[in-house]
Amino acid sequence: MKSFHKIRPELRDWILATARGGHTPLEVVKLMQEAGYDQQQCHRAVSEVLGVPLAALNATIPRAGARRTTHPAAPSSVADGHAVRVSASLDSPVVRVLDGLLTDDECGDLIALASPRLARSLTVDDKGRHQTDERRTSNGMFFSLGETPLIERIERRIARLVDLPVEHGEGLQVLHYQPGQEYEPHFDWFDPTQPGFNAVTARGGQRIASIVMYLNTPKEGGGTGFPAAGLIVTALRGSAVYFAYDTGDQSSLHAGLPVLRGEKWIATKWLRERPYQR
Ligand SMILES: O=C(O)CCC(=O)C(=O)O
Ligand SMILES: [Fe+2]
Repeated sequence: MKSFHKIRPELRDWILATARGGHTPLEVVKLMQEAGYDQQQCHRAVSEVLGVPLAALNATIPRAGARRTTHPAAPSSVADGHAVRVSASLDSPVVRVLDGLLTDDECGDLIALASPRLARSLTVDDKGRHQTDERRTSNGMFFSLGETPLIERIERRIARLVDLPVEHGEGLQVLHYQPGQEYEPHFDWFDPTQPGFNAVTARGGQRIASIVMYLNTPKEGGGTGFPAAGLIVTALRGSAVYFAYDTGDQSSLHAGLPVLRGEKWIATKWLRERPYQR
């Protein structure tokens, strides 16, 4: 297809060189924007030069009504009458380590509720289908929103903490890792250039933030790693790691590091830009 807006040869060469240098199309767009190009110009040029569908790049623009979380502020935040300490903060990726998000009793009760319902964890493939995956060897289960008074209380606490309505949350997921099990580096946001993108974002839109809550303290290993920042958050019972990201934020890459001794239990809350629950 012929474009009405001619792309200067220098810009075309720069886009190609930057992409060949290992940058994703979304990163190329970001670099162009930082250099002063407007969003539409960037999308048009990157789409044409790299052959990425324009719709995939446009899907990264938050649509009307899309919300963002408020990052919990140090030193502490009172959410729904419960004090949470912010013991570490990072800007890129946006990370907050939250101490005392859950009580010991809440951790124990969540494990007890989830245990009888565990099954091998799934990932979402490029057609939007759920499947088992060697990269993710834990066992897990989902609660529905507000399924029990405990779940409801935790969801309300998180909603107040990040100032986002409960309805933006996916159902709470509990994962159990045994020694040797891990969750290899990945992004929680959905890749707009993948064919399954429309299916997974049809309800609630894109993911914007995650909260991984540690329900026990593994004897060794099992932290959450953020390789772009060289950061490992220790899995400590009752504490949590909150991280927020825009679509395409490469710094939000993270992993559930292998459990070396003992076991690891977490509860994950993924948050969407629009209401996910009807
Ligand atoms: O197990 C962890 O520490 C990380 C879990 C995670 O990345 C996720 O549930 O999306
Ligand atoms: Fe994750």
